[in-house]
Amino acid sequence: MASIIPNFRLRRLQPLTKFRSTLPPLHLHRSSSSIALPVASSSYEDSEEPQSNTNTLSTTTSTTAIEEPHRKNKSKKPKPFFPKRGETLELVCESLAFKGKGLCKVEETGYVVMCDRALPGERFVGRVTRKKNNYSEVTKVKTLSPHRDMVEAPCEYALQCGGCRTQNLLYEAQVKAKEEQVRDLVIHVGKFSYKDPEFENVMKPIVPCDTQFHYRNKMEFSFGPKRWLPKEQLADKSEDANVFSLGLHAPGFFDKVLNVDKCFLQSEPANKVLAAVQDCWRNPELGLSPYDCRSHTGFLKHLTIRSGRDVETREPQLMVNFVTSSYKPELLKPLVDKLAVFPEVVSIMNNINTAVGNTSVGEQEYTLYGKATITEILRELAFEISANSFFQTNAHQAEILYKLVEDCAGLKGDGSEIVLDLFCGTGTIGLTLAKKVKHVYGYEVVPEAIADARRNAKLNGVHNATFIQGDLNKISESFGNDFQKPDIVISDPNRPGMHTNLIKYLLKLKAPRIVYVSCNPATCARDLDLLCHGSVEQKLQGCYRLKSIQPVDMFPHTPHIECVCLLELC
Ligand SMILES: C[S@@+](CC[C@H](N)C(=O)[O-])C[C@H]1O[C@@H](n2cnc3c(N)ncnc32)[C@H](O)[C@@H]1O
Repeated sequence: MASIIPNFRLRRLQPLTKFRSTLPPLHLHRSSSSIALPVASSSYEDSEEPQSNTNTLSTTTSTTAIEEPHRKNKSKKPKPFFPKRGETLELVCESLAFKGKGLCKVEETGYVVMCDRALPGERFVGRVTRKKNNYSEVTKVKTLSPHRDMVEAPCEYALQCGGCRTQNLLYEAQVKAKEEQVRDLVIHVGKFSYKDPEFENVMKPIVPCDTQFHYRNKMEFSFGPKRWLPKEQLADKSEDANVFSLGLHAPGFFDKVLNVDKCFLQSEPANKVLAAVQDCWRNPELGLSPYDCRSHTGFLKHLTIRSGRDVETREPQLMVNFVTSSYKPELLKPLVDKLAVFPEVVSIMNNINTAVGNTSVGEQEYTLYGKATITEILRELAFEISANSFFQTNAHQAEILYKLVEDCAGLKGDGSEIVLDLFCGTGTIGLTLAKKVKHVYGYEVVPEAIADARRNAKLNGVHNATFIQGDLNKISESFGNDFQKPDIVISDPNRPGMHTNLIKYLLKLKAPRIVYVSCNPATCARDLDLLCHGSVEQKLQGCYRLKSIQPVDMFPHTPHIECVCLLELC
């Protein structure tokens, strides 16, 4: 190893539980914590939906978990310490933080180091790759002693692909880490403190997912002109990188694709479709070329496989969507013919995306085989889903999520209440509540999702739901004039969370209850802070009380965390 490994920086290995017990319990007072911390990016590697939210976070979960012990010993100032790029450090990972990165500290200095794929309790050697103002990023060079909850990842790609970051961590430890992450964010970003005994029960335990593999009903694979290979394979030349690739992006690389023949997160029928495409698309006789996002040449951009179920038989259904840079159906015909023989494949779509970026939503859409939608059943309602509409990617766990939403909504059940379903997607949440309320109003930016929501209302005989297309980041003063004042607001934004204008509107609206469903606990905590505590700088007066926050694990092995929060008007 070129660099020295300074032993004095070795942090003593503490059992995770002991370390965590230094955190105070969660309470309702504002915390005064104002440590400058890494700022969360709102761009996520697998962000699925458009959003133009400009809100930013001042803090993230990344380092919050470790700041608390400092408060215990304020007199002991951390020594100044700034590692150089390329320097190697011996470290112990203390917890999992934002995006599932391991959060590590350098002993005695308190200096924060983030490392991808480091697991809590793992002792390892890391090399500094990036320096930020108050923390550095390292890559793991070598594990010295693994975390006691380390397990063998079943998937051969788990350690390389950008999807599963924690497949090699015992599932129980994964959910524990997620629960702690939410707790830390609520305290530090949400500024809920520990002095109000009322808040003892606010933080609910995480709901684990009982199906930890094959749970995803949508996977998007990318085509690329070259394969991304791990360093060892490049070095020993066991694989050729100059071969077309179809698979998942290597973590942090928009232009590098790890070739995969199957994915443990999608269903077995979906894996058969992937294997069939892999089997033939490189055949030179077909004349198919992968899109090169550097030179902007080539035809095949993405392959999306969506799974659903037939409403009558409950048998699996698949939609295959080829995203291409131009419309050349004759080129896709051999692939379509090959896939159409699978009994599960009921829809083959072609989205044409001429943009230079990496998005998979097309400007035009063509049906190459079968129907333009597939169906799925949620809470005994049928939903038609088109290629570009959002639908909960773990349908099994969505049942549990929606039940929690309904419980939080606390409907009277007498058909007197109005529900406002913000970020409604294909209308799933609102429609599952519609039979118990007077009217549901749903808002959503994607026109296809609104079309699906309207169709889904008809399909399920729901006549008291209105779905409106619009950008909730751009609401005007008149927003809300065309519907009755809601008794319950459901808000389920994508990862950037709610725009300040929408928060302003909600604070003015003063609906008795808000159920906030979030897939990003960092932006969720920020929005809860604004709704409950307000902001002097943003001239917002908070008027809600946080009654409960329930994390739900929708995505085992990935860093993603879903939360259902209940807010009541003070
Ligand atoms: C997390 S999904 C929730 C969808 C739905 N509630 C469900 O459970 O299926 C977020 C939804 O917000 C929509 N969305 C994103 N940005 C939006 C915006 N600025 N205005 C309105 N809707 C938006 C997305 O298209 C997506 O359908």
